[in-house]
Amino acid sequence: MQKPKNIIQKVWEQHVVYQEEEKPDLLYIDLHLVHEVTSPQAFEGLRMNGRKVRRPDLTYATMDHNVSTRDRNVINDPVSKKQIDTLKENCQEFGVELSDRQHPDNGIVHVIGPELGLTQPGKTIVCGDSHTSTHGAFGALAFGIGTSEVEHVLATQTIWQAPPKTMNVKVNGKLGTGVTAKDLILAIIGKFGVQFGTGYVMEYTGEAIRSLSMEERMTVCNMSIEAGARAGLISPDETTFEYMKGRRHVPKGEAFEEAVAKWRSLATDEGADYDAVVEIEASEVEPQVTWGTNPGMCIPITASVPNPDNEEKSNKKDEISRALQYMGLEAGQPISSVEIDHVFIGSCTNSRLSDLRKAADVVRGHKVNPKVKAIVVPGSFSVKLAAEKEGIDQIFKEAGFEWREAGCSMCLAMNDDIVPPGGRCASTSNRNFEGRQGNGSRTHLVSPEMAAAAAVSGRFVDVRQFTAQEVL
Ligand SMILES: CC(C)[C@H](C(=O)O)[C@@H](O)C(=O)O
Ligand code: SF4
Repeated sequence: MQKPKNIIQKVWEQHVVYQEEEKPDLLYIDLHLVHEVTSPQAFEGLRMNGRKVRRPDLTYATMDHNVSTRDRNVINDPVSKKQIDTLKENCQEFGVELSDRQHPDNGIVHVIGPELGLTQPGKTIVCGDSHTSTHGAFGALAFGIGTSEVEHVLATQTIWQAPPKTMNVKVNGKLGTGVTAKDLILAIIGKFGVQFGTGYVMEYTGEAIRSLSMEERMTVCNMSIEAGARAGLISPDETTFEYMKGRRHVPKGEAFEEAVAKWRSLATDEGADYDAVVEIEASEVEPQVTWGTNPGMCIPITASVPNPDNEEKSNKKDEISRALQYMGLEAGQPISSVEIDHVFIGSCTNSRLSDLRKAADVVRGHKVNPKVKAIVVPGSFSVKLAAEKEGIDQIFKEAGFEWREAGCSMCLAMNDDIVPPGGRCASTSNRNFEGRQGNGSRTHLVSPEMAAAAAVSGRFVDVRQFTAQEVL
């Protein structure tokens, strides 16, 4: 009998086109996603060498980072405009399909890949973007690459990669009411640190993962990179196939059934080994809020921000002091006492229809606190349309949120949505680094539900009690 294998090993083996001892493997790439920020020099490299895009049919481009979410037709910043225009010219010249900013398929690259059915189990997927791991939710091996690698993939449809170590991130039991996929991944990174995944591709397994929807799985896989991992994925199952059925690029009819049989066989075999295993109990996870300047600096909403004096190691002390200083927080302060002035519901982590629905459920019938500027930015044009069809936009607008066009928006300060210096934002995105949402801005990462509750309250509140109060 064959030795049991995990999905990472299976997908890797199926894609190696050249291998030499002690050297990286040459891996075939099934889907190359492209956006305006990391592709200009790559196309320029092709042009200089007189090369073509090897497989335009396996390459798909969108613009997301620089687009304005106020008015899709206007871009004031000249650098942003240049990147957008350059992508359009490059796609035309090299024959790459592009959903430009007025196109109905447009949106954040990691939102539209799954939506269009481009993202499929067992595919190798790359993009010049660190959150490419999102696509791992489907059992794809999906990872971010640098601009020179983007050029290599454009030219050859392959990439040199050292075989990864594999890790099983096992989530036992069930998540409690009001506790989300975002809280789970923050708690995982909070528990094991922002580097525990370094050198690994992670597979998330266990009962809690199996019961997540596809959109929730994407939230989890999205943040694998924040744990240092090369990629994160989840073995495909009925939830995956159900989500995929009928999407534009997914095989239809009998071909779909055949594809499902193949996809099913990719799932990790019973008894397969990994190079490492970590475990966490889902029932112990509470709604999380980050207090510091990396995603691992997070605590439950019921807790207080750490005090550096309680640390023994001096580097840890310094790290906490510096983060508290940047964040303008007091050691030992309860996180629920922290007041905010901005709320951002969006980004490739939490801007899908189910995220907006859940946030709208919290907001319904309430008003945004008068000192808070709150925006909702759907991840794609089609998420926006679907939400509007359900009246979700109305719930947000009546509460005092701005309802925006799709794009990366306030996730990073690359467009006109910026948190001002000293501003404090409850954000559903994935990075809380210094200056991430604008120079001197302070970011607290939370789930969409927690962001919605913070918008109404003007400070962080436990969404579990917030909803309980509403029921009473
Ligand atoms: C601009 C882009 C290259 C970057 C990334 O790689 O992730 C961005 O998407 C981010 O989230 O920081
Ligand atoms: S939404 Fe944020 S994290 Fe996602 S691709 Fe855009 S900038 Fe990067």
